[in-house]
Amino acid sequence: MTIRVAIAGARGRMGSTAAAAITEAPDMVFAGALDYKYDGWYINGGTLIEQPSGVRVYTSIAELAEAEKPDVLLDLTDPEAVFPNAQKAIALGIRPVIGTSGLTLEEIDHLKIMSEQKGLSCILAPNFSIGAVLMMKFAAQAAHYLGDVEIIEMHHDRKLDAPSGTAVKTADMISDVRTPHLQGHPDEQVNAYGARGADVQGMKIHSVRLPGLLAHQQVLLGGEGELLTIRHDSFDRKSFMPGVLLAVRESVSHHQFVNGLEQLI
Ligand SMILES: NC(=O)C1=CN([C@@H]2O[C@H](COP(=O)(O)OP(=O)(O)OC[C@H]3O[C@@H](n4cnc5c(N)ncnc54)[C@H](OP(=O)(O)O)[C@@H]3O)[C@@H](O)[C@H]2O)C=CC1
Ligand SMILES: O=C(O)C1=N[C@H](C(=O)O)C[C@H](O)C1
Repeated sequence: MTIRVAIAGARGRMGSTAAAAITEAPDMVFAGALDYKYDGWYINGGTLIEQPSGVRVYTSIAELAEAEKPDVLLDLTDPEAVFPNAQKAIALGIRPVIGTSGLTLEEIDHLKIMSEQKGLSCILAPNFSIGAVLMMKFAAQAAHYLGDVEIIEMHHDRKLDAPSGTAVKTADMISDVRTPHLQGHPDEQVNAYGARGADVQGMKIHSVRLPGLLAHQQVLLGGEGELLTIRHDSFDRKSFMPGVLLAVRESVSHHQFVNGLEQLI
């Protein structure tokens, strides 16, 4: 079976890398681009053009669905666009594969209900890199023994959302295995706003944004007289592509909501 993949965000850094990977995959076709502008334009070899050659751009997912019959919508957009895109995709019978970060817990729950009512897969992958998924799994495994955890995530300075989807997912996976408890000094005094990072599931997440970075994370697990550091680095967006192709392939054989690539590897 050839899987027809539409991409929302195909002009972007991640979307254009994914478009190239899908175009090269023998069992997939890049079937259409969903955008909020450039309706009726085309994407050809990564370039946006007006001439009818390559993959057509649509601003309406209903029109895209009608004309291109995609099996999957790969979403690599932004925190504002991803939820409405996924809702509309499920309603139209198109399986969302979501890489975009920034969905709220309520939005995730809503998509889970929609996907399960429709019996249509919806895959949410906060990080497509296999190495990053292993880093999250190892961190959760280690937190069973070393329950005091802080996370430092570091990204390029064009990133819109903080904390990263990966850091939030890591905290979620750790909170599933550790006994909730207060970390740090109970009378801690914060003298500069944000100095202690964001509190997610009782763990601090510190977000660094700098040019030169791409996507990096350290999970620090402290114990009496010791520190375990688990670190992952993505130096190139190609690191995400095996996971993108895996999620697209898995999406057509699943019929439910999948939260995290770790469920699939
Ligand atoms: N799961 C994973 O492994 C990874 C996830 N990501 C996530 O992917 C997302 C995109 O990241 P990145 O590629 O760096 O960001 P970019 O800003 O480079 O790309 C996003 C693209 O989406 C476009 N866009 C915005 N709104 C819409 C919309 N409503 N419909 C269609 N397209 C839209 C933007 O257009 P314009 O610029 O004109 O606004 C832009 O071209 C982020 O949420 C990021 O966190 C990134 C890397 C890996
Ligand atoms: O914006 C990015 O670049 C990335 N976003 C994802 C996230 O928020 O975790 C995945 C990866 O870290 C790259």
